[in-house]
Amino acid sequence: MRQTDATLEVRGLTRRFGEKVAVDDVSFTVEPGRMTGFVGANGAGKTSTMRMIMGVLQIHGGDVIWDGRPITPADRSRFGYMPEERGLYPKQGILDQLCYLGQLRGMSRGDAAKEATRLLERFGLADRVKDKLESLSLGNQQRVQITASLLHGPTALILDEPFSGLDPVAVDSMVDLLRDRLRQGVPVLFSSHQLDLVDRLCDSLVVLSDGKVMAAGDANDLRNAGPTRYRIVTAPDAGWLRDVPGVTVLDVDGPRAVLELAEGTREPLLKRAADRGLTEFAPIVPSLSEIYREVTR
Ligand SMILES: Nc1ncnc2c1ncn2[C@@H]1O[C@H](COP(=O)(O)OP(=O)(O)OP(=O)(O)O)[C@@H](O)[C@H]1O
Repeated sequence: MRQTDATLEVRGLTRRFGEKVAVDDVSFTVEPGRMTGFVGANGAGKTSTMRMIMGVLQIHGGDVIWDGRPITPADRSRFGYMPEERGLYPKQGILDQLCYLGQLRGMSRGDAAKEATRLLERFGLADRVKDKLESLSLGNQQRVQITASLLHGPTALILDEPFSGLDPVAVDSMVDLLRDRLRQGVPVLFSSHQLDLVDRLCDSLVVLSDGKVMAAGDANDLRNAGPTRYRIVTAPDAGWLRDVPGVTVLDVDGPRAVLELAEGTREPLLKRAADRGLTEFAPIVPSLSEIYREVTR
């Protein structure tokens, strides 16, 4: 059963630093139960956008809408936030500070301790609960940070670079924990520079460049939005395709080529290719990193 079914919407969000418009009329939606990847080059405006969603950076224009109405401090306090600057105390015991944070979020100390222990066990950190945060490796400190954002059963998750510095096993255990929340209907917005990971994980994507949204929406829709490209193999050489009307050859390498086709040229092309040693012809689904490169070019 879903606990929540609310949508997070950002409408025309704007933030300036002096003359610089760091976030420029940014709009997108984070749907319930969907992993939304937030990508963009250094300085594109991701952290500033997340900080405005969380109310820790003043908004200069636009709105944050939660469940169809302007977001309130009470709504935000039920969100889970993993800020860029992290924010746990290096010299304090892990369980102690997680309990303290849980209490700040309205949990009893007992419930916070139980939930923190359960989450830390899933990260393989059960035997470290009494240790100081600084005694853990950076990757394990990151696991504690994500535990802090999940502790109170958040209604939405805003995660700034949650996977940076994690090994593949740690990424998988973090994704498992996030999937638990997604199944409850929680919307998740996470920023990342690891485009292969974003490609694997996200249901929706928001691409930011220089403070502006360049593309946003369902990941599969974005993958299928551009012109269809085809991979073709005709031995020994695919160079003849350059002379076929309606065929745009984007790349050719010996028998292999990548093509775009004008309407109505597919069937005649395949007939001609059959006489020229055709062994493969298939549409190419672009990866999100290719889409990212295209839209930010
Ligand atoms: N407190 C600040 N004072 C002045 N400029 C700022 C401040 N915070 C951010 N900026 C500027 O706003 C722009 C957007 O920064 P932001 O940190 O939001 O980008 P980002 O996409 O999160 O980058 P990164 O991937 O490097 O974390 C940058 O040009 C940055 O220098």
